[in-house]
Amino acid sequence: MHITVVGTGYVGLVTGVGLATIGHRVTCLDIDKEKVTRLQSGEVPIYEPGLAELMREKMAQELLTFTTNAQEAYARGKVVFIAVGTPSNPDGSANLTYITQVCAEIGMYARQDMIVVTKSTVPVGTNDYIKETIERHLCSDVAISMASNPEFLREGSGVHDFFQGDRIVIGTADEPTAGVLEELFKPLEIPIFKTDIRSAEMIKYASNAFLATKISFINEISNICEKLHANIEDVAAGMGLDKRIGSQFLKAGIGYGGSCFPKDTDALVQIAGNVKHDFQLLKAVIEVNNKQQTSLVQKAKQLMDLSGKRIAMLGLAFKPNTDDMREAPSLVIADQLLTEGADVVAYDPQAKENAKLLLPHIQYVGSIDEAISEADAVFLVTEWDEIKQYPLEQYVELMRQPVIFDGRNCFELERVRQYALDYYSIGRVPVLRRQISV
Ligand SMILES: NC(=O)C1=CN([C@@H]2O[C@H](COP(=O)(O)OP(=O)(O)OC[C@H]3O[C@@H](n4cnc5c(N)ncnc54)[C@H](O)[C@@H]3O)[C@@H](O)[C@H]2O)C=CC1
Ligand SMILES: O=C(O)[C@H]1O[C@H](OP(=O)(O)OP(=O)(O)OC[C@H]2O[C@@H](n3ccc(=O)[nH]c3=O)[C@H](O)[C@@H]2O)[C@H](O)[C@@H](O)[C@@H]1O
Repeated sequence: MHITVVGTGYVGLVTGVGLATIGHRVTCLDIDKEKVTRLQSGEVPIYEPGLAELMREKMAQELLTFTTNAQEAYARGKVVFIAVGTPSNPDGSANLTYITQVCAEIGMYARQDMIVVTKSTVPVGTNDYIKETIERHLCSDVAISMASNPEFLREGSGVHDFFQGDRIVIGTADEPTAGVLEELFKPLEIPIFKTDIRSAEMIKYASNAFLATKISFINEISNICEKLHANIEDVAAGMGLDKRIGSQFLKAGIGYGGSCFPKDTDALVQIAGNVKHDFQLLKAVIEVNNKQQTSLVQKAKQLMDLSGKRIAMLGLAFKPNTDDMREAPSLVIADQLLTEGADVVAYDPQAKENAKLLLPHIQYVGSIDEAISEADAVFLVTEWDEIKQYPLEQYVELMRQPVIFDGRNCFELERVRQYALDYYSIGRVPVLRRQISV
């Protein structure tokens, strides 16, 4: 089947490469000329494990092409997947500017009956708006059929999630359209859930909001554990053994970040508000998360004067295995540290270049060794494997004061106790140098 994917960001690119891998002919369209030039030369502009190899293979087999030419791309695709960004407006609602532009272009260039599939996360009811907008711009006598197909991939494991997803949701009012999409996804052998368009749109927001709720819930429990000297890792493990609760998304830390949870929870509060529903629970989830992002520096401030101190930040991306800095907790932490007058030195294996644009006032170095040398304290912000595997004795060796504030519970307390470190983590008792056991 010939497919056009609009937008070559995290979602569009993984989708395009994935669909080519299961045998479809895919044209990926983007308005960003520089991005498309890089893609055409086989370079992946984002860090997403496993994506580059697969992309080059599919390009070589002529199953995957990249273009900025909308006319050509829309003329080719019988099925068009929209995967452009839907960022937040200042009031938290979803900004549909890119979606609207795409609708106008589809209307202008569609030359055959077309199935338009919305993969971007859009407020409930938006697919009606998309159809109307496309039809208003149509220049040919063609029929547009709509489907919602929300995306559930996680950054950093996008390729895995494309091929091993838990479900594919297809929302459409039109049975033949559902049939075409079922056939299109069939080689993936992933369970398909069919529903109406509005329910599909809501499934996406409700899923992200529920996962965000789990995280804020466990973070609140971790704050109480700290006060009562319980261990959040054991509490989460013990809870997670109950199949009704499940063990995933119970990792306490410095709050969720990324391009989606913060944006989609804000948008769902707005969506509810538009129908006069006050989504109190979700508002609390957001508030807890905002507070949690500041909790590590608050803890440090109670223990030391940060002014003039050399503070190392290890990890900047909003989670490991991505270079994405959107809404990363590191942005809040770095700002707080700078406000306290600290001298901040940061290391991240992949996110440095993106971070520089958002955090121009901190120093960047190329290794953990360099970051922690002569530091008065270290903040562990993103649990990259490299950071988790870094030898603890090096902190003792290289730092001026071996004090660690671990926002991601990277180490077992038993292990930390073997070193002359002051170690403060989330929802667990601190380990202090005077308690050294060896
Ligand atoms: N990033 C993620 O992990 C996930 C994102 N989503 C949703 O998917 C959508 C896309 O997200 P990302 O891939 O992260 O966005 P992104 O910002 O990384 O990429 C969007 C791309 O669309 C392009 N674009 C904008 N207007 C265009 C137009 N008129 N024609 C062609 N291309 C155009 C941009 O140049 C950009 O390359 C959003 O709605 C997001 O909420 C859903 C699940 C996962
Ligand atoms: O809509 C989206 O964009 C995507 O949002 C999330 O994916 P992603 O943001 O890539 O990453 P997650 O692994 O979900 O992590 C999000 C944030 O929550 C934090 N987190 C996650 C899990 C956990 O137990 N604790 C926790 O603090 C992470 O550190 C990170 O900051 C969802 O997991 C995807 O299903 C969804 O498609």
